[in-house]
Amino acid sequence: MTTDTDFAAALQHKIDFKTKPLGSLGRIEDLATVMATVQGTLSPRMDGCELTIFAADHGIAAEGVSKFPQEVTRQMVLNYLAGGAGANAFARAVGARMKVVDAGIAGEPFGLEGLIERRIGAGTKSFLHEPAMSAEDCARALEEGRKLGAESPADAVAYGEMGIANTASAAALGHKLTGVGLDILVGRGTGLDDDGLTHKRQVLERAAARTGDLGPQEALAQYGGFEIAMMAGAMIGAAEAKKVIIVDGFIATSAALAAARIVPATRAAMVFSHRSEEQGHGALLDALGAEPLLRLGLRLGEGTGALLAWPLLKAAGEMLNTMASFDDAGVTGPQ
Ligand SMILES: O=C(O)c1ccc[n+]([C@@H]2O[C@H](COP(=O)([O-])O)[C@@H](O)[C@H]2O)c1
Ligand SMILES: Cc1cc2nc[nH]c2cc1C
Repeated sequence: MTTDTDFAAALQHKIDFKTKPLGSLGRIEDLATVMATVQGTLSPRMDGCELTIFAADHGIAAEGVSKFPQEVTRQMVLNYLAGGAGANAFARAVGARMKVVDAGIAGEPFGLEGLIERRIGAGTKSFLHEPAMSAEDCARALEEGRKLGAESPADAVAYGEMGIANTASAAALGHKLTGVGLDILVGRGTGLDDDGLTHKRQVLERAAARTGDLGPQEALAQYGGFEIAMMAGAMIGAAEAKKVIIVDGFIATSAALAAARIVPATRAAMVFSHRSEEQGHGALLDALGAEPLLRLGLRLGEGTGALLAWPLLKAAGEMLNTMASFDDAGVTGPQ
């Protein structure tokens, strides 16, 4: 294959001459195109999917912006390790492996076997008053994530997150990265009522006014979380290692946006699993030019939506690798 154009033409030819009317596998054809292009082969492997959940706490939780208390982050990590969370159930259902990373949960380290400890700190600072993390800690989180993304043995990597108040962080980060208004980006998260939503918007308006225009990594340090920064780094590392990245919901998409702004080539390795019920998700997807595969009313996070998209990728791989062409099968082509 001499040029990218030759490769794209050969790939399109392979897809078009499968035993089907032209274009009749719709978005599955798009997925096949992404995976072949990411791996640089007309016969990409799509054997294994690995979910990594990044967990961390957020200083902004102290401002009453979530329906749940901060200790739930720590408790849910124990739930993941025990196999009892939604992500565990879905990972079993679709045959994905699962890893959990402590990127910076409040309190002491767990010291538990089976948990990957990459703690940048014991939770971020409240970005209402000061940067969530220092520039150095942001760079460390990105680098730790990059290594994790690059070393995964899977063909497709799904990333999930757990962090009480991280929809506030994702909204503020998304606002600084895109300029979209907080009235659009701030949503109910884990289930705030109308008063809670109004309060969350007010807190975030004040927090956003603390800074002016920011570069992507500055915005990540000012308003991000350790799990968001580490996930952004993992996406950068996974793309460099030619893996397909399955992007989950609102918070994961804020990380994807940061990753694509920091290293633009990362965007081409991403597929977008679903459109979350969280209000601002559509605007972040639009900023990435992304059309998600599913719309199921999900708003859990943990990578649950990404896991549900994995069978679609696997099907796209089988289509490209094992479905017969008109020639193979002796089927008459279009008139
Ligand atoms: O993925 C999403 O679109 C999503 C939407 C709303 C909430 N969440 C999850 O809920 C938590 C954040 O909600 P909150 O209200 O505490 O900011 C965090 O652990 C996320 O995984 C996730
Ligand atoms: C129980 C619970 C589970 C979660 N999983 C991801 N975010 C979550 C938030 C809560 C509150």
